[in-house]
Amino acid sequence: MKKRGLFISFEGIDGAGKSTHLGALARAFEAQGRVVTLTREPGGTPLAEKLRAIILNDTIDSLTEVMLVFAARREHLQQLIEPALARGEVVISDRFTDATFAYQGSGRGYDWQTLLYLERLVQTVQGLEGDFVRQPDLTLWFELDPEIAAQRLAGARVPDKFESQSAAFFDRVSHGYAQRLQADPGRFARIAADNPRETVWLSVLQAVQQKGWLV
Ligand SMILES: Nc1ncnc2c1ncn2[C@@H]1O[C@H](COP(=O)(O)OP(=O)(O)OP(=O)(O)O)[C@@H](O)[C@H]1O
Ligand SMILES: Cc1cn([C@H]2C[C@H](O)[C@@H](COP(=O)(O)O)O2)c(=O)[nH]c1=O
Repeated sequence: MKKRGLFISFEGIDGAGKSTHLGALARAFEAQGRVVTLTREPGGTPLAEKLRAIILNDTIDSLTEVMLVFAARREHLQQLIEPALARGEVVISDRFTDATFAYQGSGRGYDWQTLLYLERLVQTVQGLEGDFVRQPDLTLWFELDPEIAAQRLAGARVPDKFESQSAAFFDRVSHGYAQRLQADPGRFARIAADNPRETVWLSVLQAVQQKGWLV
């Protein structure tokens, strides 16, 4: 029998340690017979990757940035995420829509109500029982003090437009994530990302096991 598709997103400020565990989670699902689509936002399709390059590198006004992020998301959902979920795959995405609320909403101060409107518009998809707003089944929020994240990133790579923002910006981004969690607590698992890598990995695994998706 075909398994139900699962959608898992990884969220947190830059340098929180998300990418370190994405591949391991994919392998854990594959070891239990699941097909995994590993993807990221902005990005995930050729067009969305082109938009990613602009979003991460060009200086653009805040409304333009919001529109590009949501355009990339619509393309990503329609071309990659929805078809993979329909095939019963596990979709693991390095960031999804919570990042827009955290970065563009709280970080940049863009109007939250407009983001809610665009979220509904862009993420409305057709299901067997009618239209609904697609959200991840589980969001792993890697919580880390911005100062520690900055130390981890220092020297690791050339910072992009977002990675070179101040600690105050990332404090606001963290508050944005906290606000999203408060609005939909059942979807989130908090991951204490200040722990050593092995401990963080066990927290990731435990959050997924608690859902009954891995044994
Ligand atoms: N638990 C940890 N303790 C110490 N260092 C870590 C830990 N987890 C990851 N790192 C290191 O911190 C840096 C950032 O990690 P990673 O790239 O996984 O973060 P990220 O959340 O994916 O960042 P970004 O969102 O900017 O892509 C890397 O150099 C990584 O090796
Ligand atoms: C989805 C999304 C992402 N961003 C920002 C957050 C990060 O700084 C970059 C992506 O880089 P990463 O190394 O892949 O984490 O983009 C954003 O501002 N808004 C969004 O919706």
